[in-house]
Amino acid sequence: MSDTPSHSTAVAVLTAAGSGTRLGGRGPKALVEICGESLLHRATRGLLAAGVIDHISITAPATAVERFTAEVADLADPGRIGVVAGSPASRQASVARGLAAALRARPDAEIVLVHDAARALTPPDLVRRIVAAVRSGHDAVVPGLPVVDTVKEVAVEEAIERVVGTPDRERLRAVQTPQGFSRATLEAAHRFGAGSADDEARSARDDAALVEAMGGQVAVVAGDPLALKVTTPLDLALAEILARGEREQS
Ligand SMILES: Nc1ccn([C@@H]2O[C@H](COP(=O)(O)OP(=O)(O)OP(=O)(O)O)[C@@H](O)[C@H]2O)c(=O)n1
Ligand SMILES: C[C@](O)(CO)[C@H](O)COP(=O)(O)O
Repeated sequence: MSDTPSHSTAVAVLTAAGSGTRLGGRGPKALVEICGESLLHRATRGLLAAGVIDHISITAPATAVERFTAEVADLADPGRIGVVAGSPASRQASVARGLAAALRARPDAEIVLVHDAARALTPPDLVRRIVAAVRSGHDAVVPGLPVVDTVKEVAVEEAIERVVGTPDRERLRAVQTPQGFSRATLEAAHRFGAGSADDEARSARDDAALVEAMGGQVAVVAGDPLALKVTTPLDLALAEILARGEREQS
């Protein structure tokens, strides 16, 4: 636990450099639209709407930095949002680049959120909950939801998957973003894990895993089903329905 003052500057790294292979992979996934708005625009708008983020650093595919900059230009002054080239190697490597850019833009930052553009429908209230939890003294905070399926651990033996265990579902959480950190903790975690960032297979699945690996504590707060990650065509169809429902209500 650390003491992060209530007026402390908070920045966000918004990861958007992925290619969307599982979605079908025609161009950057962050530019795919739900209800006529790109995932990137929607996710950036959600972070800003929370009213607690001072600067957003977006990771884009290296060939799309200008395109991504134009995509979010209507949302805030140029100084409030920066776009940098992420890494094709792994999400972890992209976050490291986004983090460096965010801290160059706001050297006074004391809180850093890491968020997936693919979780475009994330309610602003969840963003506020994460920042509040870091402000209250937690060095690393993730949103989590109970797991509804029974999860099996498997091992591959002679090309056949065999079950080797059934973890107690009550003790499992499906973890989302935004994940929030004290600046010192996230910087230390990325330094600790830097050796595996360029190897997708060995890289960390999320930023909290880097904190865990260096022996840090990670707190879980209630997640939100609307923070679902658009990964497959089914997720995209669901996100479209949810966004349409929201538009009809407003
Ligand atoms: N090298 C990478 C890989 C992923 N991401 C970002 O990390 C988030 C989570 O990744 P995921 O949803 O898996 O996106 P993709 O990597 O695009 O999907 P896929 O694995 O299907 O290609 C996304 O917002 C994605 O843009 C990133 O910035 N850099
Ligand atoms: C960070 C994350 O969204 C937490 O659930 C997830 O680990 C990203 O995984 P992906 O395979 O890179 O989409």
